[in-house]
Amino acid sequence: MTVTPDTPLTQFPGVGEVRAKKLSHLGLNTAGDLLTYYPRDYEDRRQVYAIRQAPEGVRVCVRAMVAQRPRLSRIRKGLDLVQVPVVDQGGTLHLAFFNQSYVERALLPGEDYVFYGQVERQGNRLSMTNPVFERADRQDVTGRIVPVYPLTAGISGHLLAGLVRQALPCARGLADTLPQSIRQAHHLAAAEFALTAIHFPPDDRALDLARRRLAFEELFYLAVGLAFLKRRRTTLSTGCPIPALPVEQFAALLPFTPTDAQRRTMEEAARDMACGRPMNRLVQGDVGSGKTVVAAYAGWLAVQGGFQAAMMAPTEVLAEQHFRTLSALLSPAGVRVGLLTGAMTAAQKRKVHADLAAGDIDFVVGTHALLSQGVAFRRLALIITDEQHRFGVEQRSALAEKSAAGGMPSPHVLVMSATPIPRTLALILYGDLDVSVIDQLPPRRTPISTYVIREDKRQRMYQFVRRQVGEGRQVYIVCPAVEEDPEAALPGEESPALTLKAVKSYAQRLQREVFPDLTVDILHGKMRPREKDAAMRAFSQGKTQVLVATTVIEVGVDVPNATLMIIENADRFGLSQLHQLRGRVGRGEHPSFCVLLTATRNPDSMARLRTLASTTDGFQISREDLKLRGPGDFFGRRQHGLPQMKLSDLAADMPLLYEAQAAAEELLSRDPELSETENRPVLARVRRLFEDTGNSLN
Ligand SMILES: Nc1ncnc2c1ncn2[C@@H]1O[C@H](COP(=O)(O)OP(=O)(O)OP(=O)(O)O)[C@@H](O)[C@H]1O
Repeated sequence: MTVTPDTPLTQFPGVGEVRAKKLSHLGLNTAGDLLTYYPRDYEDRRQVYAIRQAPEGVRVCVRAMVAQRPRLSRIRKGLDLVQVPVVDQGGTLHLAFFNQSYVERALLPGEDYVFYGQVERQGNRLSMTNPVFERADRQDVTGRIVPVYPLTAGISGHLLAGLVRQALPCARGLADTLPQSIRQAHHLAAAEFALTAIHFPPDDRALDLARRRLAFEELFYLAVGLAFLKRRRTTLSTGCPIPALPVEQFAALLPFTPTDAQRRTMEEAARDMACGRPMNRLVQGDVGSGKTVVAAYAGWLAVQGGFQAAMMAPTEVLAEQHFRTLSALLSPAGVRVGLLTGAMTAAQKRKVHADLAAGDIDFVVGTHALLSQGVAFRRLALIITDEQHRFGVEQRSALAEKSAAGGMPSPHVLVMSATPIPRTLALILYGDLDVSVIDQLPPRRTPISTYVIREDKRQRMYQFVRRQVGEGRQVYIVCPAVEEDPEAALPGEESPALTLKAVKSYAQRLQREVFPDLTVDILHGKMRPREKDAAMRAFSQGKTQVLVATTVIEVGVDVPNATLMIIENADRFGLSQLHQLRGRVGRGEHPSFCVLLTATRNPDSMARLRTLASTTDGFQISREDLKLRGPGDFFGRRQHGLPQMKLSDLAADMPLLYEAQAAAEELLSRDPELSETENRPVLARVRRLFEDTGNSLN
């Protein structure tokens, strides 16, 4: 078979329809996909031991000869065992293979093999269970550094490595998309070498070279793409100066004293807005650090300066909450706060449109509805986006254009991010933004205690719910699904392990069978906006004691009296998402708790949940999350406008990132349109990279 990058995997020997489908779930459809399906780790199996020399209790390679014909026995139905002793000059090792009956024929007496597994000792007897093996004259899976790939059920690492090996020849003759000049200047290995060595590194040095080249490449294309976007964004660049008023004057409106971190961030924003250029600032703060106040201050400044401000929220629930908070805070100061969501009636919307156009609303909070056609502003000078990564850069600029349509210079932009992003990533993701970090929580918060529990503790958990409610507190229960699920079983009942708790049916049964005396309500994205608002309002006013919800409450929802967050099927959620959900409690003075329920036995999932239980530091959590999933998934693709990164650990590759950024800048200063022959492949690659991100570069 001649393999080209486009050869479909179905043409590979051993890949039938079923396997092809599973591979496709991993994003693997062609030989080319395999080349860039980088190992997530490596096992160093280079050292091959004699039996008596092999360290015990860790996985190692042992070379030995099969001493006799393997013996297959059936222990019970569904459980086979193959046993065979292997020997070398110094000793004997007893091998056992469970449910791998093929081994009986695969291991030939008198032949030498290398076995990779854990040597165990009982008295004088040495044994190894289920080792990986191959003939000693081969070196595919032993005696070398072996790649460890991210896998899925039905696709083994061994199979994947075999497929990659077959795909590798197509790396030969692949045109190198990195210009020669850049490769030379930055001492980067050639593409073919890098692609081969990243999968099957002959030694550590080759692996380092490969990784450096490929990570650089990713970061470089990313940097070039972002530079393109930035140029487009900054074509309109005079701002309108807004006089800075002292934070104290604003603080008088607040029911509390701002923290030092909030104050610093406010001052930074005020300085930006006063300076004549458009502000472009990211406010980062962990959950509950009090970002809303900063937004309120910036909005208040804009209005005091005679302008309008707009705040976009990712959900209606949140838009309404911000509307309530901002109205309460700013109306006494004469600021006219408005709300615009898709859920409002046509007549209501028309009224808001008219008020915005006439300048009768000073500060509008809304959802995507703010971007719709009928919306025009009189003097929009400030755009605040909450959770910017959910909007994408394009939408921010859509709003900016509305401001320009009113004859205004470029508006100031304040981006609030509740997802603590490692600095490196922030640097890329918000390439041209200045960053303020609110690195301090408001006083008198007690840390949230987090527990990972299984079904058997469910009844105790319900008792705990009762205790919290008894003390006057409120409880969230988050489920992954909305729909009625006839399978949904209550605790203790026979239930298929994977049954997802569905909001509606679960809430009904909780109300009926577990908490008949409490007020249980529901909140999910499929409810009508008015119902959602009513449910949220009832909860924030303390009328509901237990709120069963989907992740609509994930971001921003602020009810300080809620102290217990229960997350069903917690393994279904990403780490950062769990952190966000947990952040709905611990927002007041009372001790708060988060309970993660799971039925999973998957060690990776358990490790994630334990990470969460061990820290409440959002930055640390997002670093872990990033490591586990890559920034593409981290933000949900398409939403953040950033392509999937496969190799570079953005949290760790800081120096390389700077280098790649410098190279990108240098290249673009020489050839801004990337029109020179040598650079055209770069443009093509960058376009492809950004294709799926909602940030087309065409
Ligand atoms: N300086 C402060 N002192 C006391 N309470 C504060 C202070 N700043 C904010 N708060 C209160 O803390 C809670 C959290 O604030 P806010 O909703 O702004 O957090 P956030 O940063 O937006 O969090 P999230 O990212 O979770 O939405 C609110 O109830 C708010 O009133």
